[in-house]
Amino acid sequence: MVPASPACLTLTQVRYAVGSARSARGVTEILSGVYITARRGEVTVIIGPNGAGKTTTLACAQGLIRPSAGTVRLLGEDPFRAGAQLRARVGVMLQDGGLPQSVTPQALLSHVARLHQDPWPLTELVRRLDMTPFMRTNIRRLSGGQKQRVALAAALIGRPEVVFLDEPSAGLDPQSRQLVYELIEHLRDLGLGIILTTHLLEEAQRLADSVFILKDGRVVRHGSVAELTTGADGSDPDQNQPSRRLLFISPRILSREELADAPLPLELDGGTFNKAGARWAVSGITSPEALGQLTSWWQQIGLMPSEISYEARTLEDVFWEVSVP
Ligand SMILES: Nc1ncnc2c1ncn2[C@@H]1O[C@H](COP(=O)(O)OP(=O)(O)OP(=O)(O)O)[C@@H](O)[C@H]1O
Repeated sequence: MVPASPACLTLTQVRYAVGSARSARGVTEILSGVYITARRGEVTVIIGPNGAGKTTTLACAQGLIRPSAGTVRLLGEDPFRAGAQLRARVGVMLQDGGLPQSVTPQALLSHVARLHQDPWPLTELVRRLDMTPFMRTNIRRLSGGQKQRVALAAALIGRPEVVFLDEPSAGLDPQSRQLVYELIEHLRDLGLGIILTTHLLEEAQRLADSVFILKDGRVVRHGSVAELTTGADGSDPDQNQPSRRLLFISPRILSREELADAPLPLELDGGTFNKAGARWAVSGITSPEALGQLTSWWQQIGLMPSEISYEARTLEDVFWEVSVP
């Protein structure tokens, strides 16, 4: 087994409450014992529905707010108490950028680079994020997607060891999104710890080494994408989800007469797939009995599928299972 790379961020039993017992509204607990481990050389993705507590979790992780209980360790230190030395090792890209408006990306990024001892060469970041066309335009005039790339470059230029990316591809067109994904993969290969929040589950599925799903201020699932989608994270594998379809390949065309004489007893999404070598998809296989009905049907019409499989579950399927009350 490959040994796990060292943790760069751990949250243990983190609670965060607002309000006061004496006020009319009382105390509201926003985080109720959140745990997260993020490692160097890995992309750790935090997902969850609106209001799940992602932003609050990141604020605790970055030391912007102090948890009511629990422990946070960022590069081995308590980020709430740590000083400028720790901040220099951490990059943060905020959702709305927080960029100054009346300077150019060239001026801003050169300035930020000068604040760091060993900055990333600006030309390389500009090339990787395809920013040349707008480096000398005032930030105020840039499109949302262009500002987003400037904010990402600003978070990275100091060569951080850990970087927090809050919805890094929000508002980007597919081409720019691809550039951002490639850059994130490059950062991972360089050994950075990347902590990313996103509402795009395809993005999470593509980039994540490890996923934490938050709901109502708690971690409801965590694991690699493979662990979560196969149930190997210890959750109910839910192999019989009605949404999972059984796929099979019929080596021959089934005639209209055959199908009329022996109709499939289940809902079969097959009409347009009735070609030799075509993939048929059957939904509704939720029990061994239903599977038996399908194999009996194959037997009845003398069909031996050349391939049988289940449609792979995605992170989106897992997300819906845990998000829907
Ligand atoms: N200071 C605060 N006072 C009261 N409620 C708060 C405070 N901060 C956050 N909340 C509430 O806590 C919950 C979690 O908020 P948070 O912003 O962490 O969620 P999120 O998962 O980032 O949501 P989104 O996906 O919408 O950005 C929300 O219901 C929010 O309204």
